[in-house]
Amino acid sequence: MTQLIDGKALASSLMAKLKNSVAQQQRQITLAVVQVGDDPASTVYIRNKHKACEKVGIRSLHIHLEGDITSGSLLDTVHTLNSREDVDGILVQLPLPSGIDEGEVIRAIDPAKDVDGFHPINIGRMMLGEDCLLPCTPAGIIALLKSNGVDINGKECVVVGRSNIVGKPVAQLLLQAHGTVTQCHSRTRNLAEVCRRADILVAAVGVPRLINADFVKPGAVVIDVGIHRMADNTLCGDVDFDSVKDIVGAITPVPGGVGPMTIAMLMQNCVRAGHCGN
Ligand SMILES: Nc1nc(=O)c2c([nH]1)NC[C@@H]1CN(c3ccc(C(=O)N[C@@H](CCC(=O)O)C(=O)O)cc3)C=[N+]21
Repeated sequence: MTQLIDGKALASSLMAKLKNSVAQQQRQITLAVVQVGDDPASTVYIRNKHKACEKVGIRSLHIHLEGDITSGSLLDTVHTLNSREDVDGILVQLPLPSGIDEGEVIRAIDPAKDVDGFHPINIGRMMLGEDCLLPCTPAGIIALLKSNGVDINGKECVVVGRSNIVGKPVAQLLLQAHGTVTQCHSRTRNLAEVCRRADILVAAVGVPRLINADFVKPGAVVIDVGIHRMADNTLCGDVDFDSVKDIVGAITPVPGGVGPMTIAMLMQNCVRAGHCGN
């Protein structure tokens, strides 16, 4: 029987624990979410982040800027949030409108308040295996594997995708957990064949249902990071769930898999940034 890896359930239980630890603290923890423009997907994700803050007892600020703002005034906004003692975490929702240099904006965030774990300082610390704010989706994937009893040590791990926010860092965390890691991308030859080696397959490609029965080994653990809204308004992932479900040993659903864990890890990073008391 294929095991369904329930991200929603794990996220809820982690958030219940965080709620307790927040309740024991004297100081209010505050997350500032900066949105630029009106991308509808961003609006949905940001709403989910605010709801999560409410559940955990974190105060959330929504700083909504016009889509045609200059990068100078966005940087000013970030600098102001850096200097505010009542703000513990800063998240600038991506993607930013074209014309704004995302890297420059991320580098402007105080690394101690970088609850996305995207600042080069935090990425560098992660690479070195140091204690730091970890990127939320990769950290959520590792937490899902561990809590579902999936041992990473010595396993063949194949990551499809090499983005800075998921592919690269999740490969790094799997390596630190002693996996044998292969990173695939759009130039990889014989992608299906490489994927079939995987004991643990992480799909973070951004192509709806790319990963089908040809890409999985019987019994493999499949983590689907993709999230695509289809024409009929349903959500699907990078994995063709129905095609692989009777072959694999365990799989995350979309929705209800990696997405809720990303948000739970964001809450954990906020609590952590708050404790460190900038
Ligand atoms: N600075 C920044 N940080 C991010 O963490 C960030 C970002 N920018 N830009 C966009 C991506 C995407 N992302 C998601 C978070 C939660 C769900 C999520 O909760 N998904 C639900 C379904 C949500 C729905 O119904 O649409 C699920 O999979 O069950 C999805 C996607 C965070 N991102």
